[in-house]
This record gives sequence, structure tokens and C-alpha cells, in this order.
Amino acid sequence: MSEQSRSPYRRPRRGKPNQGGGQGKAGPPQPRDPARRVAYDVLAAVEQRDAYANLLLPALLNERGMSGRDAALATELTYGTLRRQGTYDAILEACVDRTLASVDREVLPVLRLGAHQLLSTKIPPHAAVSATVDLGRRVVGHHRGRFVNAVLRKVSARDLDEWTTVIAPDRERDPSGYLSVVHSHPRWVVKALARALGEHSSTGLVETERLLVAHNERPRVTLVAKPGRSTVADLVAAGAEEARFSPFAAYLPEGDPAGIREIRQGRAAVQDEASQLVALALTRVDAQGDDRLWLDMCAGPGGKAGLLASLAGRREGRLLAAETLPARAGLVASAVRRAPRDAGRVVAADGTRPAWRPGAFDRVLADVPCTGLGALRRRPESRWRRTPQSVVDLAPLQHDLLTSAADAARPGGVVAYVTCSPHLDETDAIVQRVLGERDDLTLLRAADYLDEVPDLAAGPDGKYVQFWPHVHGTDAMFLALFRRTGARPGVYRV
Ligand SMILES: C[S@@+](CC[C@H](N)C(=O)[O-])C[C@H]1O[C@@H](n2cnc3c(N)ncnc32)[C@H](O)[C@@H]1O
Repeated sequence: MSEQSRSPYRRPRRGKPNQGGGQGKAGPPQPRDPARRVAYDVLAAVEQRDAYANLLLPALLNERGMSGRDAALATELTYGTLRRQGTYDAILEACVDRTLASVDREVLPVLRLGAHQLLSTKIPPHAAVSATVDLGRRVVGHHRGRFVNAVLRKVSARDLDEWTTVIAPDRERDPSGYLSVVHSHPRWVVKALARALGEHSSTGLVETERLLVAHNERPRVTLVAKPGRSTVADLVAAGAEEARFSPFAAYLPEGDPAGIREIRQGRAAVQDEASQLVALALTRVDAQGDDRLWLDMCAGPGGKAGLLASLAGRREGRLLAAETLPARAGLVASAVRRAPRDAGRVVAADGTRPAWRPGAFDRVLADVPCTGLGALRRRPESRWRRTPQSVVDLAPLQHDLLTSAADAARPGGVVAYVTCSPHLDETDAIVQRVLGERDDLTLLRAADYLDEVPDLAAGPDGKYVQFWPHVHGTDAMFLALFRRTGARPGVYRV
């Protein structure tokens, strides 16, 4: 992002720079530099009230009528800062005369935003410092603006490579500590990802580093053409490109998806390619008998349900989509609306206390709540929000939902367990625990149902599917497929 010819910063005509900011005779502050202001507002909301950047940023851009270059700059500043926050914090820690934890939570986002511009953009350093100090005065006041100025001047004394040599641990002695600082991931996440990739510190964590690098790149926007409602050709005609793997996917290289008619009409949607493919895999397994009734047990906000309802309708089947949160169930209802043959139904229900009879479904999807460590490209702040305890806390629900999904499938029916996290305690540990508890589930070789995609097989005997951002260009989605092999006592078909 270059601002060389178009710096949004305007110098005050006379006097010291801090005489600006709307506190003098000139009257109340005029809105200026809207891109940095939006970026700050999103970063502050993420820091102070656990907001989600991918929801708040588009809402603010829309509310403030921003588009074009300002919107692009705001987006780059927001996501760039969130992705690199760990690295910037380590640098800022070296530039303040106290701990970073003691810096006001309103000021911290200003410092991070300044560090990002100085260290990772082509914005000239003087413009980056001036504009950020100006922003700081407006949002946190004159006095703290001076603090921002002093810290950013220290940051600007080195470039990112020079700072790395100062702040990062020695790679040989502490590979995960080094990767954690250089690629801006919490150390526990680096270790968990290395474990999922089968790497050990002694090997230098080469593939883990490729994954971390991919997490910090801007993901491409992928669309899904809902079968029977639109086609990939429609999306290509609207400027998208045919995707590599999914027969329903197209990549949108630039532009706003909402500018595409099929998206506005709900006939297509934004959906990661791996999300499409795990849903597709479930539909490709021979159901060995009836194939009329499908269940999506954790359906909100409805991405996979939208695709499954379309596929079910084309086979003259039906999809029941369950979601425990009523507001999210409403989103699912929008996603399945007008599926072929009106195949989708939605219920607000807790999957662990089924509102349906056991053994009622031919195919069941359990896309369970997880840490989201597989979607860090799109939700960069998750890495700072989740903790090792999050993994522990989610495990009982993940176990119960997979158990309930297995109970919901008829003998001979198919079950898919999906997470948007590659963490082994959310994937392999849950699957193995449930397999160990019951004798009516057989683990299938999931990669056999996605043979158009290379390098998917993972886990014991390669039976799981694990997508990776650095290999497949998708989220790190996990899939285990099972066949239910026998009736349990008291279980019956509707
Ligand atoms: C990973 S998301 C599912 C994503 C969805 N399948 C899609 O493709 O858009 C998990 C969903 O499960 C819901 N959930 C959590 N606990 C649940 C439960 N006990 N029963 C049903 N849904 C639940 C969450 O509210 C969340 O919407």
C-alpha cells in the first residue's frame, strides 16, 4: 500500500503539529483521515470488547459511506495490524519504559497501528508517525498523543528485519519461540500446529513456518454457486475465476462480492473451498439404502447448510438444519431459502438434546464449535483470543455432539465430523475417544471421497482429511467420515 503521492495526513499550517486536532480556535474536529479512524475503531473494539473484525469492519465502512481507496487502506491497516500484532507488541515492549500490559487499552491500538505502517507498509515514516500521532490526539487526547509520538519515533529507528534480530529468540535454541515472535502467533499455537503437522522442534519446524506465513497472507475470496440456483459459469461471467478443486467454487480476485447479482439474490455465497468440499464429501459416500433425510446438526450461520440443502433437493431429499442459537438459526433459514424443491428446514435446537428420533437420518454432519485455529487468515484476532484452556473447554461439547450425530444416523448411514481447527485435541482425540466408546462406527478413508484434491490424507492410516492453507490455499478444515454399522439397543428408524 503506497501513500507516497496521496498522504491523508495534512500538516497544520503553523505552529507545532499538536496544535491541530480541533482543540484550538478552528472549532470542533473535522472528520479527516477516515481510513485510519476506521482501522482504529475496529482495533479498539477487538481489544476492548472482543469484537470480530470480519463483522465490524464492513459494517463501519458501510455506515461511514467509505469505498475505493479509503476502504482498501482501512482494510489493509486493520487486518495487517491484527495479523502482525504479536511481532509489533514485542517491538513496542522494547520501546516503552514500562510493560506493554500497563499501557492503556485505548492507546495500544494506536501504537500497533503506527508500528504496522512503519514496519510493513510503504507509507513514508514521517507520514506514518504524523498521521498516527494526529489520530492518537483525536482518540486518546493530547497528552497521550505525545506518548504515541515518542514511542513511534523509537519504533521508526529500525526496519522490521533489524527489529527481528533484536527481539526474536535464537532460532536454533528456541525454534517455536522464534517463529512465535517473527510470524506473530502465540507460542502455544505454534506448538499445536507443529504437532498437527507432525513436526518436532528438532527438525527446525520448516513446514510449520510455511503454515504461519500463509496465515499472515490475505486470503482470496472464494464463492460458492449453490447447485440448482446458480453456476460457476454465472460467477465467472461476473468476474470470478473457476476454482481449483470444488465444482461449485469460484475465486473473486477483486471487488466486492455484494456487487455480484447471484450473491445479492442468495443464489451464491461467500464460502471457503474446504468448507464446500467437506460437505460434498459427506454426500459422496454410498448411503447403502435410502437417501432421503439429511441432518446438519450445528448449522449456524448456514454456509454448509446452504450447499447441502441444494444438493439434497437435487436428489429429492431433505435437509434438517439445527442450530442452538435462535439468532443464528435465522441466518441458516436465509441460507437454505429457495433450495431446489424447498429441501431445507431449520430448527433452533441443541444437538446434544436431540429434537429428532435416533437413527432417523441417512447422512449427518457435525460441524462442531471449535477454536477456529484453522481460519486464522480470515479471523486473525482469534489467535490472541483463544487459549489452551479453550481447547480443553470445547472438548466435552465436541465429544457429545459427535456422539449425538452418530446416534442420529441410521444403521448404514453416514456421519461427518468437521472442525475448522487442525488442533489434534479437537480432531483426532475426539474421534478416537468416540470410536473407543462404541462399536457401531467404522472410520472411512475420507480422502477417497475427495480424490481431486492432493495431499489430504492425515491421521492414523491416513483416514482423516486435513486441509492446509499453505498446501491447498483453504482454511485448515478437518474431516472424519464414519459409517454407522449397527443398531444400538432402543434405536429405531422413523
Ligand atoms: C463451526 S459452527 C458451524 C458452521 C456451519 N456449519 C457453517 O458452515 O456455516 C458451529 C455452530 O454450532 C452451534 N452450536 C454450538 N453448540 C451447539 C449445540 N449444542 N447444538 C447445535 N448447535 C450448536 C454454534 O452456535 C455454531 O453456530
